[in-house]
Amino acid sequence: MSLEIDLFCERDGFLLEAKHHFPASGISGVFGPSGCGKTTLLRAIAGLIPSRGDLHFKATSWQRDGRQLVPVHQRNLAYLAQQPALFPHLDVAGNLAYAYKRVPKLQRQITPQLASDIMGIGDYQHRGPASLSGGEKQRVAIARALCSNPQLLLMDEPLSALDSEAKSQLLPYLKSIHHELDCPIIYVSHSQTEMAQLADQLVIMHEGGIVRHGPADQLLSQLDSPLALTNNAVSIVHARVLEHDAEFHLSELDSDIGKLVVPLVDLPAGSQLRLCLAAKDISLCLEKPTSSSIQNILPATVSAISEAQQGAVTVQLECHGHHLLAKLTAKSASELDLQAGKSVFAQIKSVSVSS
Ligand SMILES: Nc1ncnc2c1ncn2[C@@H]1O[C@H](COP(=O)(O)OP(=O)(O)OP(=O)(O)O)[C@@H](O)[C@H]1O
Repeated sequence: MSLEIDLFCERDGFLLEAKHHFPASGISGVFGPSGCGKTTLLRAIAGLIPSRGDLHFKATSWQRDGRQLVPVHQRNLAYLAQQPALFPHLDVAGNLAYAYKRVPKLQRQITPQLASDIMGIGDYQHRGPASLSGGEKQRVAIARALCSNPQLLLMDEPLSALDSEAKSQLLPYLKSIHHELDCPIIYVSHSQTEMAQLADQLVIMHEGGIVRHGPADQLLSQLDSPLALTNNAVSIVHARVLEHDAEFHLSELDSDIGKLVVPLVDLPAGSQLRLCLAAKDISLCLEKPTSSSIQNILPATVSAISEAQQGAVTVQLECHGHHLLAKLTAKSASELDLQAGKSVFAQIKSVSVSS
């Protein structure tokens, strides 16, 4: 099992009405525009704000018909807010020890040492929170949350306060929580890129309700999903490392959509990885270019086209049975006379890799 919710929550005229079944493992991304109720949903699950309805986690009913059956402090979860809140008078080791000691001895599983290893903060143990960067503080806050031995991690936009470099440094640590600990994560964000890099499952919210849900790779590349029509539309492709070309700092991958060459990946041959392909980094042509600077040119078929914004279209392609999105100007689509069923070549300019 998993987390089953059937919740109603009213806040100053805003109504959250959410029924969903979150899986027992992996990262479930909760995505939606500002004000749609993502934080409200997370806080209602944590029991930090009152709600009506039911909440069941694993074999336990936390709430039934709005009645709390398990008090908030006994729900075995950790809630991480956008801004890390560390104890300023304790160093990193003290912050972790505080959380660890609050867990009954027999239930302690994640030691401060293990949490520090997972989050890569072994060197910071004797530093005070004030001396840490935003990204380092967030890693310590996550490690401290892990020391409380949670069976469910709720993360509310943990990267939103960080710059893009700090964000990309923290992403692999978030992945490693999921790889090293059997702890499901519900991860709120309005960044499609974060969702593409992290989420296994996606829940899409709009105006207080859950409007869609499903596997992230499928949902991101469905043309009728609200995610496909934005400027940041992205597709997920699963791949395996074939070999490295040290001279040119490149790696060759075997992927869902065929062989791909990407910037050198620091993983041994045979490793599995996830690739995120931004729709705006994919261009189309009708004939295979003979001399192009672009390394990845793959045969594909147009499966559908949808107007994205004025002057722009999103094209859904089928490539080896896998869907991929490309963002073009409406003018290019018209000049190429793109329509469903047409054979094209997809030129993939850059690929971001998430292992
Ligand atoms: N403390 C509060 N009291 C009353 N209404 C609130 C409170 N916090 C949020 N709301 C309202 O609830 C609605 C949902 O807010 P919420 O913060 O859950 O959205 P969100 O999707 O997380 O937004 P964002 O992505 O901007 O963080 C909004 O209309 C907001 O104004």
